[in-house]
Amino acid sequence: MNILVTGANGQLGHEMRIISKNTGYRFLFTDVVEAEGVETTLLDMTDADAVYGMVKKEKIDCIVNCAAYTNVDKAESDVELCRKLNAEAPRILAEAMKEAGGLLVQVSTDYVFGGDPYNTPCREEQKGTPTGVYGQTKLEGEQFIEATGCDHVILRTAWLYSEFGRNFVKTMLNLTATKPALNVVFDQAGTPTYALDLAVAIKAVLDDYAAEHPKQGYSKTGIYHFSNEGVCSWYDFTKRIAELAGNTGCDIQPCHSNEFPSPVTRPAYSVLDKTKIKQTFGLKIPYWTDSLKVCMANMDTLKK
Ligand SMILES: NC(=O)C1=CN([C@@H]2O[C@H](COP(=O)(O)OP(=O)(O)OC[C@H]3O[C@@H](n4cnc5c(N)ncnc54)[C@H](OP(=O)(O)O)[C@@H]3O)[C@@H](O)[C@H]2O)C=CC1
Ligand SMILES: Cc1cn([C@H]2C[C@H](O)[C@@H](COP(=O)(O)OP(=O)(O)O[C@H]3O[C@@H](C)C(=O)[C@@H](O)[C@H]3O)O2)c(=O)[nH]c1=O
Repeated sequence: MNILVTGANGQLGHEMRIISKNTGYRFLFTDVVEAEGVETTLLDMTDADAVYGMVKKEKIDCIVNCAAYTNVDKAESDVELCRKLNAEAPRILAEAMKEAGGLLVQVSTDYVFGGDPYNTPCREEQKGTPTGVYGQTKLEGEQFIEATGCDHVILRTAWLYSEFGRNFVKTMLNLTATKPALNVVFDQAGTPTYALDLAVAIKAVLDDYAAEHPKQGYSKTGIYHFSNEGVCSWYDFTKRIAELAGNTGCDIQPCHSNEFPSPVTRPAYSVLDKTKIKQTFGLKIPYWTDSLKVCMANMDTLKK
């Protein structure tokens, strides 16, 4: 099976590189710019001709879309580019897979929820109620993919972090090591997700697709929720990061969202219910603090 990965130099893209090593598949890792130390084929996923051309030339059976516009605050004032990357590009990828008879694995977000107040884990069929441009455009991307009728697996995930790229864990490792005090919101609840665990789940989808080898539509086409297990606030997340790093010199205090100014209202509760993905693909998902420990150990290994 020939698999094209977009956004291969981002957090998830990097973890896909690691996961790809123990498979019999042929992977093509692409991004808009080169990154140091890793081989990358240049592909702008908003360029339809380039996408169609590469799918045809490389006989691609499956696209894993790890590229997106992920700056939630900036998206509020950069709507056009955000929509181009999060909504229009997935449509191009979906149309390319429809034409080639392949599978699109799209990564989406818990931020498609949040507008309605609820406190039970969000299910796949629940109506999307995004609170900002990022979540809105990611939801539009999902809808465009569904409308093409291509085989697809849309994986909504949440609070992604990794030893690669920019993320909350790295920000908090730095802030709790250098600041005497820090306020972190405790009125937004969700579940952190180690991108390596998500890459393992994507590999399970790819294996299932390869085994089914569908002639007429993949039987598991649809939306699935994936995060690590458990629930916490950004405040709890920060406390655990600091504790594991031994950063004891920073006084971390809980605050309300309105005390941390931002151009966008984030979901107060966006915990994802993972029953469907666990049952469909037989996954066992690690608890969030266990994965955080693994990631921080991997960060230390990378530094050496
Ligand atoms: N980060 C998070 O907390 C969460 C992310 N998600 C979703 O998970 C997925 C992966 O996120 P994550 O790994 O954090 O993303 P990153 O922001 O780390 O990586 C995205 C990558 O896409 C690249 N890219 C930008 N524009 C294009 C383009 N036109 N064509 C091809 N590639 C492009 C970026 O390049 P460059 O950096 O040069 O712009 C970057 O390398 C995304 O779909 C995201 O929406 C879901 C929930 C949480
Ligand atoms: C740095 C900092 C952040 N915060 C708050 C702001 C925000 O409410 C929360 C998290 O901050 P971030 O900037 O990481 O949040 P954000 O970029 O909104 O994270 C989101 O990214 C997108 C891509 C997703 O898809 C989501 O699942 C989610 O991970 O923590 C504090 O309260 N204190 C601080 O010192």
